Amino acid sequence: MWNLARAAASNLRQARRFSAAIPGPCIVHKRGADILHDPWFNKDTGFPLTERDRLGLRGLLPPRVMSFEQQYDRFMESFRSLEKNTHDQPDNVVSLAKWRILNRLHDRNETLYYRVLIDNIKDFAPIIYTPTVGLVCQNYGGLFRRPRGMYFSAKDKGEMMSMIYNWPAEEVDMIVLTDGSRILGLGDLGVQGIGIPIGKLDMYVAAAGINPQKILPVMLDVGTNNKRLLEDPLYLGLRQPRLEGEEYLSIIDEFMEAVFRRWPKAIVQFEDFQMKWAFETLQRYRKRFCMFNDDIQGTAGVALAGLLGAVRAQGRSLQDFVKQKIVVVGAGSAGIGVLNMAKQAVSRMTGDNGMENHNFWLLDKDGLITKERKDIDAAAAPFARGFGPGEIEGLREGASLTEVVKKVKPHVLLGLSGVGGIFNEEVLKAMQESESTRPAIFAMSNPTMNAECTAADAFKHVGENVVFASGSPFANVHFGNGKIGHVNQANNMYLFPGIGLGTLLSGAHFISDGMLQAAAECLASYMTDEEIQNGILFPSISSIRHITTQVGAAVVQAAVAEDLAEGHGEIGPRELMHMSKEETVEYVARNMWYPIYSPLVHEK
Ligand SMILES: NC(=O)c1ccc[n+]([C@@H]2O[C@H](COP(=O)([O-])OP(=O)(O)OC[C@H]3O[C@@H](n4cnc5c(N)ncnc54)[C@H](O)[C@@H]3O)[C@@H](O)[C@H]2O)c1
Ligand SMILES: O=C(O)C[C@H](O)C(=O)O
Ligand SMILES: [Mg+2]
Repeated sequence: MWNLARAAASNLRQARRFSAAIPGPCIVHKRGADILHDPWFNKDTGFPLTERDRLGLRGLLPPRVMSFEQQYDRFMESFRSLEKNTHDQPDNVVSLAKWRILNRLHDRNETLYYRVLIDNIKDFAPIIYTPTVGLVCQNYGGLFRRPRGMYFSAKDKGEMMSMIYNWPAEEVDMIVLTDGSRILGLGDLGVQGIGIPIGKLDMYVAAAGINPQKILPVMLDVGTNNKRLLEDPLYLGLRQPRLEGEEYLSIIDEFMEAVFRRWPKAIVQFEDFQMKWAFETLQRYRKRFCMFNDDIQGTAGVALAGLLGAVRAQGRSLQDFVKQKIVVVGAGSAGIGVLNMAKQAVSRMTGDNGMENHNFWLLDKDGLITKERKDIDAAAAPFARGFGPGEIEGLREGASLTEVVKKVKPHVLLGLSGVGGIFNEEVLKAMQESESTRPAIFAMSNPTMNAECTAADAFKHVGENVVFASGSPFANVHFGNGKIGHVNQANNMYLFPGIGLGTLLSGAHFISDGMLQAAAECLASYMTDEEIQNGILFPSISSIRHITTQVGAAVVQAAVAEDLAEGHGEIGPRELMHMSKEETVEYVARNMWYPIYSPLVHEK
């Protein structure tokens, strides 16, 4: 009975989805075959006869007009039969085959592509985003068919201001930029890293409803230090070592100037830059341009939300966060970003700005970072442990992860090292001595192979009461006693779309700490106590549009509160200021693009 009711409700939802709002017209400056070859406008067999006449399409398509729903079902059927036909093939082969079928649709018909992506985000995010996107980047030379986004190379110096006008769209809202130097945990992939901006922007469309005609993935190719790629005859990037120092910065400077000259209201997300440039560029541009670094700032907010969730999971009050012992493995852009934000949260809770980091331990490839570390990185220095009173005895410079976990007995073990399996059996078993009633393991490195441990190992070696989150998706773990261990995906995808959307709709010219904090707090408070008690710290990816709407609204409100909001489109700063929380959420939701075929109107 219950199932019948659920099926009926689902059918109704299905019917509504396809007959939703009546779309406004869309101006197109081309006709005939040019439209069929443009994925922004193409509807394939979905062009109604009247439109075929108006746009010079009659005879260029088979006569039968298919509805959007029929096209959708047809695609899903091919996808499901691909799944069936490849079930005995190796995982990588299947993943790439799935990516190819989605990519072909992306290249042909964006409206249909984004609709299937939005409706099936749980199944498709692992293909267009982590982990498969990593595999795609690694195999980019062989997979490349058509370009997507823009490529600026070191050879384009002096030309970027004119090159930027080669992009066909008049308006661009969101740009994701990489130099390919640290792609997920896969290292320097040079020009092949373009897959990351493409995947991130797909998430912008799917989660934040950014119009796909207003997104721009960008690769800044300044060379690569990856020897294998430099020797690969199929490598598509510059065959030279990476530019360094001022030469490198002058290329990024020129790109940023060009972008903001053409699109002064755009937002640029820096993605997967190696640590030194991630921090340097963030500092260099964040007050000058509307930009943020997702690996530093987006990740930090998501991790903080997870850390606060881990406190609630123990049945403790949020204020107890200040007492949580946290071991962070990986002192790169992500690990340091997380600690900086966690430290700010502790300062806010205690009102003590100059506090020492009594409860954070940071390790990198050389082990525990202490004040004895030679040539310590400036960003890591504030988190180096001392040896005075209050310190745990016997923890020397460079202590191993197992030693640190055994001595500290942390509440949380958080990995952003890029090293797969580093939370091995010994380390995880040491976590059984954690002072927490619900020890938390966050294996946040991507893609799956680089996760610090698997979900199954975390539950097996630490215990069934563990709270687990990973950067790439894992399936829930069945304990065999009817109980399951919930797996969370602690990925910056829960924040960057809302940070970008909220910033855009606020019209802020830069992204303040307050806006980022509001985003993190919104995510942290999204889950109910019951969910948290069950070890569910993050929403299901199926509700990513909903959470992104809330995060976007929180960012708009923070921009308004700080007097940074200058408005967007017809909505001015005064109107934003007078919006209630609910009205702001409604404003954000109203501005999210949703894929439906619009009537095309030709204009010369
Ligand atoms: N889940 C997410 O949302 C998310 C967000 C950002 C980054 N990440 C992942 O985090 C990882 C690191 O990203 P990053 O930008 O900080 O990279 P990074 O290169 O800046 O830093 C990596 C750090 O790991 C340390 N490290 C290397 N080997 C180690 C070892 N054996 N033991 C301990 N530490 C070791 C390095 O010394 C360095 O400090 C990547 O795999 C990336 O995919 C995940
Ligand atoms: O890309 C992701 O999945 C998250 C993050 O930005 C990363 O670099 O790993
Ligand atoms: Mg990243």
